Amino acid sequence: MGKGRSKHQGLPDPIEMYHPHLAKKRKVDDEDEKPSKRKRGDKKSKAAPVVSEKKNGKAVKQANGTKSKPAATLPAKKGTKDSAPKSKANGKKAPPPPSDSDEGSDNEDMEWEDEDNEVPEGKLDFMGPSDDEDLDSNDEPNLDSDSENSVYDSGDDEARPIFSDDDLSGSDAEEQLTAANIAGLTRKLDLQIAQEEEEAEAEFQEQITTNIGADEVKPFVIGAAAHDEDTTKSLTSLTPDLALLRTRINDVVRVLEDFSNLCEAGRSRTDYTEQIIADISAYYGYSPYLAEKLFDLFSPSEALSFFEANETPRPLVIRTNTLKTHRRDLAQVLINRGVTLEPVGKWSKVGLQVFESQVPLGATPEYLAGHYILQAASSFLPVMALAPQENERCLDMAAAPGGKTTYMAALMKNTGCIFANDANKNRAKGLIGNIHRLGVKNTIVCNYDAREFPKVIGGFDRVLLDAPCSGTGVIAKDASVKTNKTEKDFLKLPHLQKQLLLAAIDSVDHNSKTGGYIVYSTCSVTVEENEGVVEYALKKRPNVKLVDTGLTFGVEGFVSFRGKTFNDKMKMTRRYYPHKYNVDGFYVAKFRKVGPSPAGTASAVPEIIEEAEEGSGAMEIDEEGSEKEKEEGRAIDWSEDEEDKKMIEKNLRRQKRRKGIDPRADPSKAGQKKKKEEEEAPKEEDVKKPQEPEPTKANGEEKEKDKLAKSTGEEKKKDKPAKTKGDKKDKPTKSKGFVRVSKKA
Ligand SMILES: C[S@@+](CC[C@H](N)C(=O)[O-])C[C@H]1O[C@@H](n2cnc3c(N)ncnc32)[C@H](O)[C@@H]1O
Repeated sequence: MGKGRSKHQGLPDPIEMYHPHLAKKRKVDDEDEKPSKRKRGDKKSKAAPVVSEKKNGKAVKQANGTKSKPAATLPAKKGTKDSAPKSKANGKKAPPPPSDSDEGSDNEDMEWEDEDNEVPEGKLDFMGPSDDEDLDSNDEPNLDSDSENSVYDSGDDEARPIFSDDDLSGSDAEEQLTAANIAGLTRKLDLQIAQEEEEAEAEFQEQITTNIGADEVKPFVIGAAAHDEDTTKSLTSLTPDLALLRTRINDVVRVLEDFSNLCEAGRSRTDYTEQIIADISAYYGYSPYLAEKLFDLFSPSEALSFFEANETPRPLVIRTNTLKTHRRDLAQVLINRGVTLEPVGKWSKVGLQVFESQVPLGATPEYLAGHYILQAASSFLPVMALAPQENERCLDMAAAPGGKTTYMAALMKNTGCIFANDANKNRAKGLIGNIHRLGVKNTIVCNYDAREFPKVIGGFDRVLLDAPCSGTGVIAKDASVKTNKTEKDFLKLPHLQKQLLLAAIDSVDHNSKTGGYIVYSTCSVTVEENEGVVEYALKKRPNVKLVDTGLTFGVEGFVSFRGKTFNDKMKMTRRYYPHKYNVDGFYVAKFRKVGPSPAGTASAVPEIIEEAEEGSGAMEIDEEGSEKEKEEGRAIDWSEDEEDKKMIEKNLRRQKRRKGIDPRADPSKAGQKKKKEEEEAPKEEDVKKPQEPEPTKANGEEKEKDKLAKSTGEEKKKDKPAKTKGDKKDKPTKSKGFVRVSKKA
């Protein structure tokens, strides 16, 4: 992975299709504040290292102390190149998402400041997250390998405070951090923008020659007319002319946006729409089915911005683990290691956007010590909406690899109790890894199909359902979604999501004094996985209502879509798009449970936990799970099963020995003996006695009277009215169970 620089987290400009020459340079600095910053920069420059310029790959000193780097082009994203050839990425910058988050009053200074800096040489090696990392985060380094860009060290080694406080509350110290870290990037950005403008101009000239760019002229949509046979051929061949394809896409967008004035006689809107969907599919490498589905979500020009944004990676973001450190401290340490970063935006107190790094971010001592986790910015949002409180009892229904669970634990300051569940055992192992690394101590990991959860345990104050989904919001990260999601997926996934959401609702205690909330999220932008699922839940569970997510940015959810009308409150849900906020596509809905679930749904009783513990299947994965994962496009590697089986068997033998049972005894004989004993035993109606468990493998396991039971027991006593076994309505159908218990804080 190469050295490079990522775009600022924020809103990229929409694609300038017709007047690229008019593209405005993004204002990185707030002009009003520049003078004061310059002043600070001047002051610092006395002590700052001499700035270098790269020449022939070597760093040379510049007389004025400013930095200048040769321009370079941004490489295309690996993985999308082959399947989806594309035009130059729109490299324009845009302002970050709006601020004033409910998260706090941080007032990060996102300004850039002139400062002389050393230009360190060396390769950037962003290691992708390891097994136990948050897979929600960018798998690949989110950095362009832009050789023009230099990496800025914090420069002077003066031990000055960088972020003022936990939340970097807009103090001078924070500004100094920004200055120390990123001042030189201003100039780099300027250079980059200048280069982009040049390219835009060149593109514009090119477009003029291909009949685009004049608003007042009706576009001649190439390949449409009979006399245009050659062009038609070149567009429909196996290797279409991409430039022509792009031109036609632009032309058709223009027509569709002003149809009555620009349409050609005899061509209907449907003709144009079919044309553009086919072209988008060919140009960006989507299946026609998905191209249409995504195109339908937006206006034609916005759809094009969306498809274009999916061709560039989102910024690399890390979340400070406030259980172990403060953001300002983390930032300082990383800056000293050669990482160029800045606060992700005012909406988060814990996120840091990484622009460049000289070190592998997945292997720094701070990473290994759990001071941060690689986590996509949009992944913060559902947890912020959930807003778990200290001492609450929360459930993360689909938790692996734990980016959100660990954030929840941090917000809860390691108090209360989180049940972190995932149906996929291998992913649950990653979750355990993250929980350990980040020092989370209030969490119990379990391995159920979450649809069973209300029958396992209920009465939660808050439940997060970050549902398995098609991933149409993270195509930039996983281009395979472009082709591997079929119509069937968009029927099966919503079905699963609906079942999971009902289970989430049924797991919540509507009488919770502090909560009673459910957050539903997906990293998909399709309506059937989002509003469609929420609508279903509202209909099936009139005991919940949609409430404000508390998130300060995001597009409103659809209240109607292609003839279907949804609940009015759907506008309280939030949609996130890569082209709008430069974050992964995401959806967040928040419910409040106001009454009990229908009889037979919320049946969990605390005692059932113990039964689950007794079960043999703590780490058991069944075929059903496997199928489910395949449906989600997440193939499961079962290679470790044998190892696990051996471990489980070993444990069982040990437990039997402890109970005085010979583990080598033939179970079939034991079974026969037992049967005989039973036959000889007096009948139940004759003698009333407590029923003994069958001598099955499951019940043969010794009860693990570990801290889990204590932990949950304490919780029960404290927060929930004691329930008796008789309250139990259903038993878990599978004996999957808890895979790890961590100490209660
Ligand atoms: C989007 S991922 C969750 C990401 C996680 N919340 C995080 O932030 O790290 C969805 C997860 O749902 C799990 N899953 C799929 N079907 C499930 C089910 N029926 N019950 C519980 N978990 C399930 C998958 O194994 C996957 O880990």
